[in-house]
Amino acid sequence: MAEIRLAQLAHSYQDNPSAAEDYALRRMEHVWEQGGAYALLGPSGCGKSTLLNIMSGLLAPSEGEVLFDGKVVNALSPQQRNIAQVFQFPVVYDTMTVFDNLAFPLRNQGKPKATVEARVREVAAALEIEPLLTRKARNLTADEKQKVSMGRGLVRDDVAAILFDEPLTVIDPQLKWRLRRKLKEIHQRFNVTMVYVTHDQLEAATFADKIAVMYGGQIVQFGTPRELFEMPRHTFVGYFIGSPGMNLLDLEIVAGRAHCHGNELALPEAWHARLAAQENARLQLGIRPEFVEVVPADSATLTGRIDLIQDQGSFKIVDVALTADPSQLIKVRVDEYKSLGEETVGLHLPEAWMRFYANDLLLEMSDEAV
Ligand SMILES: Nc1ncnc2c1ncn2[C@@H]1O[C@H](COP(=O)(O)OP(=O)(O)OP(=O)(O)O)[C@@H](O)[C@H]1O
Repeated sequence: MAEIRLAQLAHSYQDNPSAAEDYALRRMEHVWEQGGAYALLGPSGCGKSTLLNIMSGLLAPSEGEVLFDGKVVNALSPQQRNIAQVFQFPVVYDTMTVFDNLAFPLRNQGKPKATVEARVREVAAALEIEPLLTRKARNLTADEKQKVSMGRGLVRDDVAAILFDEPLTVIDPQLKWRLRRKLKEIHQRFNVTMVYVTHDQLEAATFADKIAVMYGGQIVQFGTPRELFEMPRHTFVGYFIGSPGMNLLDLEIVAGRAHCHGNELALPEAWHARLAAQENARLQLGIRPEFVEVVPADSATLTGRIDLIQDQGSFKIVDVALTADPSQLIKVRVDEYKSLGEETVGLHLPEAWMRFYANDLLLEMSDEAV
C-alpha cells in the first residue's frame, strides 16, 4: 500500500508539444494518500484514462515523475509497481474456474495453498460470488465476469493501489449501486489506496471520500463531495456537479460596484471592492438552484418570468427568464407543494451562497475582510 505522488507531471501524445492544447495532461502536482478511497471524475476526453495509465505504468509520462512512497517509479512496469487495475471490460481467463481466476495472482506469487484458499473465499464472499467458484468463467454473465475481474484486483493484500477505470460500465444498473457500496465496504476492510475513474458524479460520491474533478487535462478541484457542492473552486465544477448544475451569471462593475443584469448586488463593501479590482477579468456570480429563493418581486434581487416547470417528484426545477435579459435563465429548486402564483417572480440570492469567479476561478475573501 502506498502514497502516490505526481510531481510536475504532464503528458502529450504529440512528439513536439508547444501550446497548452497539445497536452492531454497539463502540468500538475497531486498526492493520493495511502489508504484513501478516491474518485477521478470528469467528462469524456478530459484525461482520466491517461492519468490512470501513467500511475499504473501502462503509459510513460512525457514530463515529470510518479512517486510511490517517495520512490520514483517512472521506469517500472505495472507488475513492478505492484498495481492492480480493473478495466471497463472484464479481464478473465475463460477456460479457468472462477476460483482459479481469483487464485491466479496469488499462485503467481507462490503463496501457500491455505492462504490462497482463505483469501479467495474472503474476496468471493465480499463480492457475493461464492456460489460461482466452481463454474467455468466462460459460462458467466457480463456482470458476473466483471465481479470476478474486480475480485482479481482485490485478492492480493500487498498491492500498492487498486485502480478502477469505469469498472461498472457493463454492470446492470440495478446492481451498480450495490456493487459500489460493496467496493466501499471492501475498501474500509482492506485499507488499500483505491482510485476510481468515472464520468458519473453519483458513482464518484457514493464510492469516494475525496473526488478529483478533471477538466481539460487538469485537476481543477480535489475535495469531499460536500466541498465540491458548496464551494466549487472552478466554474466547471459548479456546472458539472449537481443536478442541475450551478447557475452562472455575468457580472459587471458600474462605478466600482458589482451589478448583475442591471441590479446592484447587496454585498458587503469589501466584496464590491474585491470584484472591482479584478481588472479585465470575466466576472461571474455562481449560485446553486437549491439556494435561490422565490420571494415577492418588490423585495427581490432579480425578477423574471417563469419559463418552464419540471416536476422531479419531491421537488420542482423552475426555469426563470430574467426580466432584464430574457435569454438568461436561472434555475431554482422549489418544494413540490410550493405555489408559484404569478408568472412574474422575484428571486433572492442569499449572500452566504453566492460564489464569485474571475476567469472561471473562485475568488475568496477571509472572514475578517468582509
Ligand atoms: N493513444 C492516444 N493517442 C493520441 N491521443 C490520445 C490517445 N489517448 C487519448 N488521447 C487524447 O488525449 C485526451 C485525453 O484522453 P483520455 O482517454 O485520457 O480521456 P478520458 O477522460 O479518459 O476520456 P474517456 O472517458 O472518453 O475515456 C483526449 O483528447 C484524447 O483524444
